[in-house]
Amino acid sequence: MLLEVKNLYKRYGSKTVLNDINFSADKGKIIGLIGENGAGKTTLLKIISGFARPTSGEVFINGKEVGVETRKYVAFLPDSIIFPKWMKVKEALMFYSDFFNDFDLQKAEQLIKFLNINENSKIHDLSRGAIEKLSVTFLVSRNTNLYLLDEPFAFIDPVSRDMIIEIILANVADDRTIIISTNIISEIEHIFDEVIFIKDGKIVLRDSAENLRSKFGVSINQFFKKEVLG
Ligand SMILES: Nc1ncnc2c1ncn2[C@@H]1O[C@H](COP(=O)(O)OP(=O)(O)OP(=O)(O)O)[C@@H](O)[C@H]1O
Repeated sequence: MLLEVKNLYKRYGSKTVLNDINFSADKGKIIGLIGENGAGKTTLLKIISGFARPTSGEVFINGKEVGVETRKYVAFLPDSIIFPKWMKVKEALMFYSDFFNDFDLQKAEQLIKFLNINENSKIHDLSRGAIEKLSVTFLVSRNTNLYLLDEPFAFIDPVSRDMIIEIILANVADDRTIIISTNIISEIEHIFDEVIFIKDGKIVLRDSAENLRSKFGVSINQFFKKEVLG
């Protein structure tokens, strides 16, 4: 099993943000992590990627407890801009290729050219959509096991959204696992193999996309709106 999350809790003071989360993920799956703002998606992805610590519980990636060592198995796209204000595209490329042994510089350069992004641009001067596409390019140019994307579509138009989905599907090998957190469901649900619905820090349902559609005869988006949000 690539990823195992066991009895995971995260509390901030008296507030329980993740409440007994349990799930595992196989290789080669695209998983939608679906929940409203504040449901706990970011916190869960940060813990899996090793950037936050749980209050209790365990996370294993490739059988190893999450920590500095497991970071090489995980590529994480946070929900905010990750590049410093002064950084140019070409400087980010150098940084990534120095920092990650698994970074495919040639692939990243080709994708950036394809996206018509100038390597001499300051990243913060680009449009929000271009920055998101660039961030996804950096993510998929890593050759690793688990790709975590936190709300990659939050600030962008539908055309950019489709392009981002294409970049992900075309560049992440089929035997890798992708978890995408989102509350924009309808335009992306067709790529999900499985979905995890999270509400108030709890998993309320986890199933294959196929099962959900055939059991309930509705789209994942409709199911979420009706059955989960109620
Ligand atoms: N450092 C922190 N201190 C206190 N509370 C926090 C902290 N980080 C997150 N929270 C709270 O934890 C809850 C879950 O937040 P989280 O960001 O994980 O949710 P989310 O599902 O990703 O939502 P969003 O889509 O808005 O990012 C929220 O109520 C948030 O206010």
